[in-house]
Amino acid sequence: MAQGQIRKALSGFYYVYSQQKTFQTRGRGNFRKRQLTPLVGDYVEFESTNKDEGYLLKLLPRKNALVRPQVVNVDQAVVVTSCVKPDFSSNLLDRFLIMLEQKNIQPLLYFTKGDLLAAAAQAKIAPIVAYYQQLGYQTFFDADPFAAAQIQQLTAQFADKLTVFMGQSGAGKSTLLNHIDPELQLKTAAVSESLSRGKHTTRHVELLPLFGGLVADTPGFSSLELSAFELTELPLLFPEFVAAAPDCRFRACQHDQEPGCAVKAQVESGEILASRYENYLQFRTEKKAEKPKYNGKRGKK
Ligand SMILES: Nc1nc2c(ncn2[C@@H]2O[C@H](COP(=O)(O)OP(=O)(O)OP(=O)(O)O)[C@@H](O)[C@H]2O)c(=O)[nH]1
Ligand SMILES: [Zn+2]
Repeated sequence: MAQGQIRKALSGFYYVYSQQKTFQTRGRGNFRKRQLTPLVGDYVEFESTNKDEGYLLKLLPRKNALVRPQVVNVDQAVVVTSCVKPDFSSNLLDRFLIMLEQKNIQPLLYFTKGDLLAAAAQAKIAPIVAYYQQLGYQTFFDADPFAAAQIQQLTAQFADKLTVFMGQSGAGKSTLLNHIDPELQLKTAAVSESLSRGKHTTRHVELLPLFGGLVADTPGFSSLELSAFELTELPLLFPEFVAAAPDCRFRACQHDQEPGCAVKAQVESGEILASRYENYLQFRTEKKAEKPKYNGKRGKK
């Protein structure tokens, strides 16, 4: 029996990388019976007599799982955010960040289309970027978004980690990945507009060894529903709220209507970015409006 990691799944085969080799394996029937789907990124136990015929025996516990791209055991995510076209959205960015915080995935913030920004717009976004940087998120914000130096700074972060790319449609994920590895030749919007089939033809995620780490070759929008956690967990997904919370009057302060709230005080003083707090309140409202999960009993109408 050997251990390895699934780097690709295709047509019922799982390609397991183990000791510098790739083994083509299948799931034993017991995976299907137990409704366990092995996913790219899974650490597995398997047996094989040669590289083309092997069987998965067991999935080892997962650290986390993403839906799009469908990859598990992710260490970090490059959140590709455009400054314009589509316009910068702090709400969308914060949504990505709390989803990643919740899954224990380190976000790296990569801002695109800085080259299309007028000076006034650039001056507006720069302090926002600086704010996220000061929170502890590494940011990439260059007037030349794909300058070699910045790409190098990014790829220097890949060693020993599993990295995925995510962001809004049109943000520039494929463009960025193509700069990182020109061999990927991912179709970008400008190219796909001329193709009748569009760019969203099926691609299978594959983990590529790049810059000493693994990179998922298919970027995704990922699922940004807030249902994966409890309402009371939401304030814990904002690092600056966590830092301020010990000074709130109430230990379980939700930083909403409570008196003596240190988070609100810091929003008023400008220490906490107003948009972060507005987005927090909006996510809170959204979470409260979620239908309670089905618990086996029918609630009274
Ligand atoms: N000027 C400029 N154009 C960019 C930049 N980044 C991406 N683009 C262009 O924006 C368009 C969309 O880029 P893509 O890389 O296809 O975006 P994507 O995030 O992969 O989009 P989806 O596949 O729809 O999710 C393309 O025409 C790119 O050439 C940038 O930093 N500056
Ligand atoms: Zn508070």
